[in-house]
Amino acid sequence: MLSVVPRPVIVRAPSKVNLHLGVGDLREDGYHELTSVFQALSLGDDVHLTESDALSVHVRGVDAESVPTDRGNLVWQAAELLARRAGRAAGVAITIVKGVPVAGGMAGGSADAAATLVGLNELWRLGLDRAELFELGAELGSDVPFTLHGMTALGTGRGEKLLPVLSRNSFHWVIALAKGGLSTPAVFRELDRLRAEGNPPRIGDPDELMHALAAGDADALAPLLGNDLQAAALSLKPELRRTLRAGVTAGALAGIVSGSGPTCVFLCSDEDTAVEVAAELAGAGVCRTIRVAHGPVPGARVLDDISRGTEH
Ligand SMILES: C[C@@](CO)(OP(=O)(O)O)[C@H](O)COP(=O)(O)OP(=O)(O)OC[C@H]1O[C@@H](n2ccc(N)nc2=O)[C@H](O)[C@@H]1O
Ligand SMILES: Nc1ncnc2c1ncn2[C@@H]1O[C@H](COP(=O)(O)OP(=O)(O)O)[C@@H](O)[C@H]1O
Repeated sequence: MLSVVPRPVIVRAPSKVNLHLGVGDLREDGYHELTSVFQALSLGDDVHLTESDALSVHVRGVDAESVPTDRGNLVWQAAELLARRAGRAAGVAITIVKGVPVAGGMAGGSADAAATLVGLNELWRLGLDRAELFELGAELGSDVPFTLHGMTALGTGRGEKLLPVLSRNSFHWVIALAKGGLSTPAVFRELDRLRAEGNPPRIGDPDELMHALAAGDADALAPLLGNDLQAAALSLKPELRRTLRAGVTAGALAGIVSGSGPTCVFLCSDEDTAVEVAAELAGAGVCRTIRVAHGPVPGARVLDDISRGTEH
């Protein structure tokens, strides 16, 4: 008799960069009030979900060895949360193929959790709508709703309340992965410490930046990129200053630390320039690895047969 191998549902999950990250004061619940303009990037993870008797997690790809394969993994928590909600057992074998650097400020773990919610909603035929998935996502982490949403969006609250932002054209990015990661809570704590000591300048509101996005104008966007967490990331990893300088010297329009870092991202005027900047940065020895990506791209989405064959 022929045994049928169950076919996985495969979900593509994007990474993110915060084009604008304004950090307000520490709230009583331990979170900071944020104003974030997120953009989803083509550098992503793939999450494979297959029916199984038990819950299991395997990880391969970039930085796989530093990703937990137990309850510490956000995909495990996402599967348990969804199973509880659906009143069923959390039987699923999950394989994550990492493309997003781990602890790099690019929301890789959040993207995997978003992919798991989307994929299990399909695999288990739960029929939850987008709003229900967003609500579950926000329970898992501040960045999970955006990695479900994708494209370009304004996030407020702790980053989980989202409004779409109009963005014309594709923007081209060079991504410089740093050696080692930075812990998100540690970077927020460092910012609180810097603010208690003095008054590091705060970025203003993102109105002008949103105009540049609507116009699809990379030259106008470049000087408006801003991140209140950058000072804290640089304080914890001063060598990132060299990386930021090297990208601009190589021909990028601007460079910025992505979210809580330590990944640095560089906006370039077009795809060819991005490839040139990437090559030059690779030779400068200021980072671990370089990637080229574009954005905006959609949020976590199931790959159909055609895209399974053509995307990578
Ligand atoms: C900073 C940002 C910017 O997009 O992303 P990363 O750069 O880490 O990817 C996010 O706010 C990270 O979101 P996420 O990684 O989901 O964080 P969470 O799990 O919700 O929170 C981890 C910890 O970060 C701190 N935190 C997070 C969000 C927020 N608005 N204020 C905070 O102070 C808190 O100490 C919290 O306990
Ligand atoms: N699926 C996952 N992928 C990566 N890291 C994960 C995952 N699940 C849990 N983690 C843990 O979350 C931490 C932060 O991961 P990540 O989401 O990659 O970074 P960031 O919060 O900087 O965007 C990692 O150090 C890791 O221990």
